[in-house]
Amino acid sequence: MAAAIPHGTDAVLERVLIIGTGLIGTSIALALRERGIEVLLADRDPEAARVAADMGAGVPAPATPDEPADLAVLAVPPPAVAAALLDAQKSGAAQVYTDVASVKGLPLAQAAELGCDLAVFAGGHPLGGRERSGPLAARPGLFLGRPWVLCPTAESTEAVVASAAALALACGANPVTMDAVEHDRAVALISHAPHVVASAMAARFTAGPERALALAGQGARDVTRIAGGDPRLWHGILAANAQPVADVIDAVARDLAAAAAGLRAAAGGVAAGGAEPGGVGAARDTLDLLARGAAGHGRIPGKHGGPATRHAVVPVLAADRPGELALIVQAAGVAGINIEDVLIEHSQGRSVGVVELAVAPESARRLIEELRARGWSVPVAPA
Ligand SMILES: NC(=O)c1ccc[n+]([C@@H]2O[C@H](COP(=O)([O-])OP(=O)(O)OC[C@H]3O[C@@H](n4cnc5c(N)ncnc54)[C@H](O)[C@@H]3O)[C@@H](O)[C@H]2O)c1
Ligand SMILES: O=C(O)C(=O)C[C@]1(C(=O)O)C=C[C@@H](O)C=C1
Repeated sequence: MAAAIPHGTDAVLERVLIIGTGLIGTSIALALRERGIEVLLADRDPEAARVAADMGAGVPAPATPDEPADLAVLAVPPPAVAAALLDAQKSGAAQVYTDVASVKGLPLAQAAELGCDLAVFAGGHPLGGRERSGPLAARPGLFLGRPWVLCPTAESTEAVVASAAALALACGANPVTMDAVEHDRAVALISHAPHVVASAMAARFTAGPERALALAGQGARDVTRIAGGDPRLWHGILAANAQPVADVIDAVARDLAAAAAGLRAAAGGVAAGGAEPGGVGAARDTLDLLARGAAGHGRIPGKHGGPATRHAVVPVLAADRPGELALIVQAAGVAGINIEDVLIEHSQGRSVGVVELAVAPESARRLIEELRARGWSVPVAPA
């Protein structure tokens, strides 16, 4: 069972060592620096550590630590975690150790096998990230409001867990504890299998005609965004969580095969000039998958991890000129309406785009009226 950790911990973080200054390590470092915490940076690639330091994420760690940091964060790929932990512990780098790997069970088993001191280790996994790698992609706000799973070992002391929780809180995330098995099954469902599905779809684009790809809109982009991630990093993640991911992919594959069969039958019916393309069964199977998809999507919690919310989306035709977006947002502000999300759809070769404002459903009508009163075209009928 996952357990929320109450806000605030007694742990004090004054000096944190980041080992692995890529996307996640540097994002954590930047968040810690914003809180005035001293950050030391280490990476097996000196250039990555230098770039992170140049970005203001901290200072390069000395080759041999003068005194142990309060906490060392292993922000390296999953297959590298155990060896990096052993090395850091051998050099007395820190009092407490945590990691951020996307899979928890295998790195922990490997660390135990290597003889790491697991009493001073509590694994972690921030559920925030991007499809880009390296320090230049880092953002201090990457983990704001996101869950950060802590997987203490059987030996981790309370003080060690409190330090790992303090790190999550310092990054603006919400720490929750889970055991490694539950965590790995959960992320197989909500992160690892979705990555494979996105890659399978995006792989279709390699053979697609350029004229077709030129038409790609937000749907294609949304479904395949994460497929842009580093294949080597993701291969390591998937290999370390192989069985749970394979189970989810199998279930997805069954749904896809049934959908293809249903659509093929429907196509056959149309070709034969049938009044009811493909028969009732095929149509019902496809509709059932779409309905289950909509229901599953509706179960994803809304922002700040609260219950799933459905926002109303208000589209505004916006001219492509400086300050336009600011004026639209200002109009919402004047009407006292909180904007939950903004999406900008550029229309190729035209000087207008569509700005989609996601707002609470009860605010939509007022926002539409406010925007129309100020001269914008809002192409929806107020609900
Ligand atoms: N990318 C994401 O969205 C995301 C989100 C949450 C957690 N994670 C996890 O965070 C970890 C880092 O991922 P990332 O996206 O920052 O990758 P990244 O490629 O941006 O950075 C990894 C860094 O680790 C360094 N490194 C590798 N082996 C090392 C070693 N033995 N010692 C020191 N440095 C070493 C690399 O040189 C690189 O700079 C992974 O375990 C990943 O599973 C990733
Ligand atoms: O948003 C993204 O780009 C991510 O891939 C982030 C994401 C995820 O699947 O949610 C990816 C891997 C991590 O282990 C945690 C977060």
